[in-house]
Amino acid sequence: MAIVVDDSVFSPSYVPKRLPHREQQLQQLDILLGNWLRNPGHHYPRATLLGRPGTGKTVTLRKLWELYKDKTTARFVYINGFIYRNFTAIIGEIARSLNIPFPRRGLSRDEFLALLVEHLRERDLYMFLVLDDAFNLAPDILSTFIRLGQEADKLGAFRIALVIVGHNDAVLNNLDPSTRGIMGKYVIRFSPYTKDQIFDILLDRAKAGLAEGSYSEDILQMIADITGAQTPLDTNRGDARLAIDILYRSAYAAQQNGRKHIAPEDVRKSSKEVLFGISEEVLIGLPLHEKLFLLAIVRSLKISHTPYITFGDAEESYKIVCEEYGERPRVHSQLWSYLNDLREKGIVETRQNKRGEGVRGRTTLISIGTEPLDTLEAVITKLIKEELR
Ligand SMILES: Nc1ncnc2c1ncn2[C@@H]1O[C@H](COP(=O)(O)OP(=O)(O)OP(=O)(O)O)[C@@H](O)[C@H]1O
Repeated sequence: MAIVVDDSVFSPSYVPKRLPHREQQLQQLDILLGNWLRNPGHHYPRATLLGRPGTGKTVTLRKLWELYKDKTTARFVYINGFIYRNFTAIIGEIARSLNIPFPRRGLSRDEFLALLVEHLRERDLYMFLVLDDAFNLAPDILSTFIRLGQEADKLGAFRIALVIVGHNDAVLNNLDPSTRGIMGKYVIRFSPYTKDQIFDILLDRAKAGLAEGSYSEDILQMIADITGAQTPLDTNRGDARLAIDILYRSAYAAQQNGRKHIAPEDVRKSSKEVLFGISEEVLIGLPLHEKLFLLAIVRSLKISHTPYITFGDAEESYKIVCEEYGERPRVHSQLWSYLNDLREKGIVETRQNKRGEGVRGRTTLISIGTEPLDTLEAVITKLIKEELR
């Protein structure tokens, strides 16, 4: 039986039914653009969406369009700045999207613009223009399209609504001050997704695209732990695209192996394909007993076949590992500081067990999500043996 029951749910163009944790941004966009979309022509709406990759900027825009596409006379024109970088390519793509005949070359910039203006006016067209990944565009090109929207006299109406999408403020700061002034204060920010937010996004995706029972919430949690930000200010993580990609790869890996369920090891292998795994250099630098504790965690995870083990499991396993290597175990509090260090170095992930199933109080759960356990065990064992030789 297939685990992936609907591939389209994992494609970049998929727009999910709801966008958890982006309700506010969607509403802000609606406030800025909704009136114009319902009844275009009376003013020039514009917005800038800022946030690091995978924070939902594009999908929120697509959602807004989905809400309005049957209620508006405007057309959606989406320009990806990675693909269309120079002026001629962009204006050519706009013309193609609007289905208007246009020469490919041979005109000056001003002539091209005049021709576009003429078509918009003559054909009574309105366009909702999105310049995605706009930091790829030279500031003068960006300025040209920002200013175009103001030309109500030439256009015969305010025929353009403009959204610029970038990763940070540089996309606006690089503009000359007067053009920046046109974009004004209409900035909508997309912060990196936290672990819990990524979990919610993954759960929706899994329900829509994977067979029931093929994944556990712990598996989704495990992926959320390695991709989600610790706090909304943690800009190294928080990319929903990466999380969804790891889920998709894990599902396929399990399916190709003829299994019905995604296993923790599928996640580790898949995440290693897209992240970098754990480098040996980082492991070499760990004190001997931190290495022994890590080996204990690895072994405990291997035996359990579950995404998480408890701190207690790791401690028990550590005692056995110490015995094996003839070392005297370090005390409980020292193990906590090892665990903190391993977490700060990104080698393990930890979370609190809030469910308290059969456990009194809060238990710390430990997982390893970015490196297959066999390779990790082999490297640590080798390092420990070298150190004790
Ligand atoms: N809140 C959300 N709910 C459901 N899916 C989401 C959400 N946010 C992002 N996604 C999904 O994550 C992926 C990346 O999102 P999106 O393309 O919108 O990111 P982006 O911010 O535009 O990134 P980039 O700057 O790289 O273009 C998409 O598959 C999108 O559907």
